[in-house]
Amino acid sequence: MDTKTTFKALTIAGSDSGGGAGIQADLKTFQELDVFGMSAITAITAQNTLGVDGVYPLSEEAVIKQIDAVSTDIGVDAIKTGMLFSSEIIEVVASKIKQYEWKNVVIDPVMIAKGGSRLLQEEAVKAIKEQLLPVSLVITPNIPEAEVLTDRTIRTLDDRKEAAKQLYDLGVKHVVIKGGHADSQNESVDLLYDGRVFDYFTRNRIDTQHTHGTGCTFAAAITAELAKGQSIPTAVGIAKDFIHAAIEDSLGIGNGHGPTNHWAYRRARGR
Ligand SMILES: Nc1ncnc2c1ncn2[C@@H]1O[C@H](COP(=O)(O)OP(=O)(O)OP(=O)(O)O)[C@@H](O)[C@H]1O
Ligand SMILES: Cc1ncc(COP(=O)(O)O)c(N)n1
Repeated sequence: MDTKTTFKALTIAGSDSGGGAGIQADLKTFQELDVFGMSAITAITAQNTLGVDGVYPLSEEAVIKQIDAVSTDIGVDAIKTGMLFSSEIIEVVASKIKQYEWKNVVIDPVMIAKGGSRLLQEEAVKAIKEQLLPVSLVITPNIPEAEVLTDRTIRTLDDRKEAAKQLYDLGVKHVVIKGGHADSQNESVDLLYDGRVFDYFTRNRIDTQHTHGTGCTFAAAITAELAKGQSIPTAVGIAKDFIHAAIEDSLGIGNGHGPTNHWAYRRARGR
C-alpha cells in the first residue's frame, strides 16, 4: 500500500470562467503549493478581466452532494470558502463544517466583484456573521468587506484593529484584514489578530491593474499551508509571499483587470 502523505484541501466557491479568481484560482494555488485540490461549486459566473456577465447559482442540493462526495471518500485536511452567494448556501456550508468537524476552515467573505457585480446577496451578510464565523478558524476580509461585516468605516490602522477585534468577538479564532484597498502608496500591509496580539505582514505595493483574484489566491494559499499542518502566522506569511510574487510577475492577460500569475512563486524558487 502507498503510505505517502498527500495533503488535501477543498474549496467551496464560485466558478470564474476567466480563470483568475474563484474555484480556478483556488485549485491552481493548491496545486502550486503541493496540495491536492477539490471543489464544491456554489455558482457559475460568466466572467473575464472586464467584469461579470452572468451569475448562475447552484441548488443547495448540488452543493451538499459535492461536499458529501469528497468528504465521505477522499477526506479533507483544510477547507476554504469563497463566493457563497446566498444565506441558504451559507447555512448548508456551516452545517457541513459542524457535521464533518472540520477545524482548518478559512473564510474569504467574497461580496462584490471588481466591476461591482454582487457575488453575495445583501441579506446573506447576517448568515456569514451568525452561522459561519463561530465555526471558522480564519477570516480574510478586504477593507470594504470588513466595513460591511462590522458596520464601521475603516480609514486608519487603528480602525482596522478595532474591526478585527469586533470580528473576533463573533467567534472566529483568527482575523486577517488585508491591506490591498488601504490608502498607502508604498506598502500593502495585512493585519493578523488572534484575540491577543496583532501581527503585520508588509510588502511593497506593486503599481498594477492586474489584481483580479488576489483575495481568492491569498486565502487559498493560507488554506493549503494549513492543510500541511503549518501554524497560522507561517501560513499567512507564505500566502503573502505567494500573492506578492503572483502580482509582481503578472501575465498581462485580457483587456481589463488581469489575473495574477499562479506559477510565479514556484518559478521564483527554481522549481
Ligand atoms: N498592488 C498590490 N501590491 C502588493 N500587494 C497587494 C496589492 N494589492 C493587493 N495586494 C495583496 O494581495 C492580497 C489580497 O488583498 P486585497 O485587499 O486586494 O484582497 P481582495 O480585495 O479580496 O482582492 P481583490 O481586490 O482581488 O478583490 C493581500 O495580501 C494584499 O496585501
Ligand atoms: C467566482 C468569483 N469568486 C470570487 C471573486 C472575487 O475575486 P477577488 O479574489 O478578486 O476578490 C470573483 N471575481 N469571482
